[in-house]
Amino acid sequence: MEVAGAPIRVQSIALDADRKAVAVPPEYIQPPENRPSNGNATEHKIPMVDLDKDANPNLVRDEIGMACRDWGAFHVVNHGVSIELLDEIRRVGSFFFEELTMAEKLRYSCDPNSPASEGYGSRMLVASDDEVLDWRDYFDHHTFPISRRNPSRWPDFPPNYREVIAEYSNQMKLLAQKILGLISTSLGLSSSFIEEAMGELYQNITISYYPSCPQPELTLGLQSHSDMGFITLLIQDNVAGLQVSKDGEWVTVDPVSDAILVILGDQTEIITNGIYKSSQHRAITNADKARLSVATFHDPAKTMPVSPAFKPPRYRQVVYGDYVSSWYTKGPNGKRNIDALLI
Ligand SMILES: O=C(O)CCC(=O)C(=O)O
Ligand SMILES: [Fe+2]
Repeated sequence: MEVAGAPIRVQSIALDADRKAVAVPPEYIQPPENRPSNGNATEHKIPMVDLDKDANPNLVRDEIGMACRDWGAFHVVNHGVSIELLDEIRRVGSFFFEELTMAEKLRYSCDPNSPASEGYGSRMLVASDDEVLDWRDYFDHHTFPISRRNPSRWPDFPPNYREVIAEYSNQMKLLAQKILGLISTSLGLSSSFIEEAMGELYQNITISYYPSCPQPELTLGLQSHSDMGFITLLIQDNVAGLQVSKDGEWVTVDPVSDAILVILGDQTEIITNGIYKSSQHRAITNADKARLSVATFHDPAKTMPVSPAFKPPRYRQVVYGDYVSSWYTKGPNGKRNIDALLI
């Protein structure tokens, strides 16, 4: 959460007045056990699923099932979303962070007193002032249900910014529904099972911007966490930085410009009774280049109870809003919030 009255953005501390890198302030320095050098694996590659195996839909379903079981995160290609739209949201996103002045950007500041409020911020995953800060700025957009969508809260420069967000949001919703259907059938459930359990779909789009960092070995762009909802669809630019945890090691997700990364969230872990686990992931920084990613989250309504679809249940039922509140109060610390629901 933001600290009231102090809208500090990482971008404004990353470079001094002469645009030279400054030393990392102490509040961004990770303790040794959380630093990026810990536990990197290079030999693993995240699965890639081609969704266009229409002639053999069973094969797609089985590949998705395997990727969910083994990784909790996987790339999809031939997903039906045009590369032009993926490139355009990356372009308007970098335009906001790189071309607007800080004063212009701060006009869109999120509410410092409310977690995950819409707008421009820096501390979404930081629960208290005692915690190490993420080397990240972001812009969060509320996009579904349509009643939450208010483009006047989004930047209007470049001129097509709002249009691109709305179109991207619609396309991601369709893709999320398709993938949730495949995840359901991969477990022998009806294709609408997870979508029905989710009820009204809530979607947020977070564009993250990680300024280059003078001491990447001491910092994290985004601390280790799993996402709270059902699934996240993520694209990144050509600067690597996202890592997913696989068998206790960190695997860097190579950027693939036309692929979309599917990340299973905690509600999918609950509903599948842990057959599929949410993916623990983090972002690292680098000294030379800023990095941009676009994460689209798909969540249930805050009033929705979520419980396992299989017996005996290994997780306690939780009302999604209670889960979110406790998550924001304690902070993610890897997967501690979902682990706390284990029976
Ligand atoms: O920047 C990334 O690649 C990761 C973003 C992410 O994990 C999140 O916003 O939850
Ligand atoms: Fe995430």
